[in-house]
Amino acid sequence: MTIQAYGLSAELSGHTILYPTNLDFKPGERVGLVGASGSGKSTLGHELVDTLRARGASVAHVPQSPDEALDPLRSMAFHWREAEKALGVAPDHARREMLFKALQIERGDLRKRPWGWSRGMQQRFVIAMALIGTPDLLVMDEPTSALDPVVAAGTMDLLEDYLKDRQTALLLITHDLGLAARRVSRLMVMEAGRIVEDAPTSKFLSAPETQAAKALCAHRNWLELPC
Ligand SMILES: Nc1ncnc2c1ncn2[C@@H]1O[C@H](COP(=O)(O)OP(=O)(O)OP(=O)(O)O)[C@@H](O)[C@H]1O
Repeated sequence: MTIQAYGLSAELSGHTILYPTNLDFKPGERVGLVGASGSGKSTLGHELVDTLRARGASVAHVPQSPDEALDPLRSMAFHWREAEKALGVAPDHARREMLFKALQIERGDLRKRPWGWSRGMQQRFVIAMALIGTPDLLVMDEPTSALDPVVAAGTMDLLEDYLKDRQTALLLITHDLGLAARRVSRLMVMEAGRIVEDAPTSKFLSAPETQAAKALCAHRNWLELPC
């Protein structure tokens, strides 16, 4: 079933930072949200997650840094248990093993606190936690920007493989057009609190229409990066 959200908007200190916006995602669709820093991408992501969750939809969010999701004082096992509790699902060893295998984190020591894991492995763990409830939509906000390009590319490859035959839609929020272009089939660009272009990736790259999209596409060298 298509996921739809209407009239998403946000104000900050009396200023509109997100103008009323409608979004839709087909099951399994991979969508990128790109735009300059401060254009409102994260705000839109948060509004989307909050609105859909308030309606009881199954939506998971992966933040930019694992620090935002992991408490340095708690073990990795604690985080996993809490995620299961929050989702209201019973502990399931087989499900955990399956997700750890998919994201290649099966050798991680769950008794350790986050700082006992590398940043790359922490972020893969956060992504695995987000997938526990098999969400209808996964919103990832700059999910690999804290990682080096090789680890970032590996993480996105593993996620892509995992999602391949699943119905979970993906919204990938990034300022990196190169990253988005390799991972999604549809691209939206934001400018000053509005989505100003929404097109299939190939069309977006070959014939951008708006100034914001043209400016992003002008940096073709971004497409050479590995992630
Ligand atoms: N806590 C805050 N205090 C002041 N201004 C804020 C705050 N959060 C967001 N803004 C402003 O709201 C607008 C949208 O911010 P938002 O973080 O959604 O943009 P973004 O496109 O995700 O940027 P980035 O790529 O840098 O994360 C910006 O003008 C930003 O300065």
